[in-house]
Amino acid sequence: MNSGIPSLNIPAAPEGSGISEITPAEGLRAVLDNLDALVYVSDFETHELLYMNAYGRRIWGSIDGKKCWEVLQNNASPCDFCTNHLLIDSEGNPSPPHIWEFQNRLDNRWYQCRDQAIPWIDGRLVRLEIATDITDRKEMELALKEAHAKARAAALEDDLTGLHNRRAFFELGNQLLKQTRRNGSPLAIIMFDLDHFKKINDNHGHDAGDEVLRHVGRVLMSNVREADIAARIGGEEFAILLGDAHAAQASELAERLLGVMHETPVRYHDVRIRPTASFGISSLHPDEPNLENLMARADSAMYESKALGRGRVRVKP
Ligand SMILES: Nc1nc2c(ncn2[C@@H]2O[C@H](COP(=O)(O)OP(=O)(O)OP(=O)(O)O)[C@@H](O)[C@H]2O)c(=O)[nH]1
Repeated sequence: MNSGIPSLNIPAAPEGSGISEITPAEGLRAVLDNLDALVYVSDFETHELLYMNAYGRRIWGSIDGKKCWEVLQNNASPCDFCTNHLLIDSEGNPSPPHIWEFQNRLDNRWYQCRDQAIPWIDGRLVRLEIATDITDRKEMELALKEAHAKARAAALEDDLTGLHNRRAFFELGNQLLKQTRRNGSPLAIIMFDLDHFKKINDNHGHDAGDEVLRHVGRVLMSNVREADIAARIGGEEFAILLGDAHAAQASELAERLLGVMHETPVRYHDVRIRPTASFGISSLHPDEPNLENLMARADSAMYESKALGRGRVRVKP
């Protein structure tokens, strides 16, 4: 079989080394066929495969008379990700090697490919690719990325309610604030604090209090829009940022939440607890310096609700 390796001008092995009968081409073939990497050469214009080492033939089969995209990808036409155009400069001369990572469609494994245009023995330009299997590293990278994403999500979630936690509220809230300023759209905030929550803990136990907090979390999740930012920002204190909404819409939502809390008591063993909350609403001013300033207005409205007898909504536009 024609290996495709040209008879290169490699000096013969020194006399007495015992390998003088091995031709340079055979030696070179032995080296290439024992590499733990794919090496192939294809015609730059026709894509015909001129050489592929044993590693490649073992995985992708025979190359005889076939094009690189037929053998390596089982394609019916040249690959849309072919890198040949990156391997030559504007005058058609070889550029420095192009190194990239790629997942092969036939064996689904990841390869780091080193592609280079080189002159072949007959003077024409050919594509030389050396591809090393990096699947294990890729899988490790992927697992690490997933673990980071999970850890980050856990760091931003309130364990008890599944809502955003205080840190996430500020991170996401500041992003929403920037976006709101860019778009010139309205932004409203609801802050609320459960009423006499200490009494719930004292009368029914801390676990009952936790169940009430979980219940409030569920009420929020099923009543706010996906784009709203609902968070538990303290022990029994919650906040909701509503993008593209005015104080009147926030106030409507707060009244609805108060109604749902009242109508759906929390069942804890054989007791039913009807939590109430005091709500404060505000909306973004054009010259609002930051999120904290907006929150301070809603917070003061919330304390007015407490002072006026709790279980109500106050607005400080
Ligand atoms: N069960 C439970 N209780 C909590 C949690 N975080 C804070 N608390 C309790 O919430 C209670 C809050 O009490 P206060 O600040 O006096 O407020 P309140 O009793 O709700 O009274 P007002 O806000 O004035 O209506 C305290 O007893 C805290 O221990 C929690 O995660 N779980």
